[in-house]
Amino acid sequence: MNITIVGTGYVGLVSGACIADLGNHVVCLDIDQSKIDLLNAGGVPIYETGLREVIERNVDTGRLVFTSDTQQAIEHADLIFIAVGTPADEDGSADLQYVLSAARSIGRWMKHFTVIVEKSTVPVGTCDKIAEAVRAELAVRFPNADQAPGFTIASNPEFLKEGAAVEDFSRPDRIVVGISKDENGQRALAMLRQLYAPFNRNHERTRVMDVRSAEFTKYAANAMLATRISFMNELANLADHVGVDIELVRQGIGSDPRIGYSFLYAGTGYGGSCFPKDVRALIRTAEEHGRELKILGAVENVNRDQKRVLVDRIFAHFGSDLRGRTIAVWGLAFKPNTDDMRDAPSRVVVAALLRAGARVVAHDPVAAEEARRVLALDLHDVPAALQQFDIVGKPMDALRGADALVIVTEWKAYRSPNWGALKREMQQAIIFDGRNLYDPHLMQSEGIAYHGIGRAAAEGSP
Ligand SMILES: NC(=O)C1=CN([C@@H]2O[C@H](COP(=O)(O)OP(=O)(O)OC[C@H]3O[C@@H](n4cnc5c(N)ncnc54)[C@H](O)[C@@H]3O)[C@@H](O)[C@H]2O)C=CC1
Ligand SMILES: O=C(O)[C@H]1O[C@H](OP(=O)(O)OP(=O)(O)OC[C@H]2O[C@@H](n3ccc(=O)[nH]c3=O)[C@H](O)[C@@H]2O)[C@H](O)[C@@H](O)[C@@H]1O
Repeated sequence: MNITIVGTGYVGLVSGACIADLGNHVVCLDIDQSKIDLLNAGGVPIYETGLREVIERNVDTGRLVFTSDTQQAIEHADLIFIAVGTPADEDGSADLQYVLSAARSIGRWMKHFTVIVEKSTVPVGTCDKIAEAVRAELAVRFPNADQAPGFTIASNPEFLKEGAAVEDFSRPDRIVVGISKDENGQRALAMLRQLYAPFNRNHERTRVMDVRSAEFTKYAANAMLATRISFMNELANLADHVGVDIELVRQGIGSDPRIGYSFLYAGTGYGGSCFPKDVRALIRTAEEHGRELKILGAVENVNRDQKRVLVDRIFAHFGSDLRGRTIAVWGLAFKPNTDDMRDAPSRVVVAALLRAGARVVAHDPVAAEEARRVLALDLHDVPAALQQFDIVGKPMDALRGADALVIVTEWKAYRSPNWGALKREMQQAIIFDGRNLYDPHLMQSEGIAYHGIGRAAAEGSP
């Protein structure tokens, strides 16, 4: 099949590379010329396990092409995926300017019947707006509407996780397809079934529905996962006051198949490019219809406060004036195996420590460069604080002379440090663990003061 992906970000690039890997001819289009130049020079703009290999083997066979030439990209395709960003607007709603601009480009250049597949996460009703935008462009080119090429819009939201994106895309739990009831909808469904058949032989994973329900399903999924996390974080904070170990509670409730183990880890709050913005966008959709989503409002508030929990504990321990203190931070990316810093809890933690006068020495296996960039923006009002911020190349180097270690992201490299070396490097052996990486009993026997999230019952003083 000839396929074009509009938007070559996390979703577009992974989808494009994986779809080419199935034997299709894929053009990845982006308006960001520097991204296209980098890809054409053999670079990969994001860190994602296994992605480079998939890109390389498909570029080599000529099945995967990167371009900023909109006309060429749109004319190439029978099936066009829209995978551009839908960031939060100032009021929290999804900003659709990139999606609608992509739609206009399609209308401007499409030559034959085209199935337009909306993959970006978009509010209910957006596919109708895409159709309007395409139609408006076609009307300019074809004053006689009968002569215009036909099209249909399908919704096919993406559920991949960063850090495991190639694996998730290639082994989806479900493929949600929203189509119109008419003949063109059936045509779109047939093409999408054919496209995904290599990892969905009998279509058993396909959930076919109307377009609006498909659009909504994506928000419902992210909102449910975010809710589980905030729920556990709220219980973890209570656990600390009532002598309960939240980790035991997680295991105790997760064993009920109706609850399950996934997404029950208490921590420093959820971040990333999607949960925060999608929860807000769903709240906004409700407001636009005169309704209030009370649960999601609470989910968001709990998460905002949770990003401060580590900072509050550090202040409770050292006081809120951290001048003269050195704090080591392990992990900056919003989760392991990615360099994505969008809405990362580390931004709240590092900025608060620097504002309180601390020297912060951080480590992250891949997000260092991106972290420097975003923290410079976050701290633009206190440029002097940035001079107190260092990122080092090895986890142990961050500990030299530190008064405390703060763990924000659970990279594998942090799971079993050499405790003797850690104690030798640090001024004081204190760990504030925002991801509950370590066994509090082990910490006690190592003589390390340890503060996890919701683990007070297991902690005790060394
Ligand atoms: N990042 C993730 O893990 C997931 C993201 N999503 C959703 O997928 C969508 C895309 O997200 P990301 O890939 O993270 O975004 P991103 O920001 O990494 O990439 C978007 C790309 O689209 C390009 N673009 C913008 N307007 C364009 C246009 N008119 N023509 C061509 N290219 C254009 C941008 O230059 C950028 O490279 C969002 O709606 C997001 O909510 C869904 C599932 C997972
Ligand atoms: O729409 C999206 O973009 C994607 O959003 C999430 O994927 P992602 O943001 O890449 O990462 P997650 O693994 O879901 O983690 C999100 C945040 O929740 C936190 N988290 C996750 C799980 C948990 O138990 N506790 C917890 O605090 C993580 O640390 C991270 O900050 C969803 O998991 C994907 O299914 C979805 O496609």
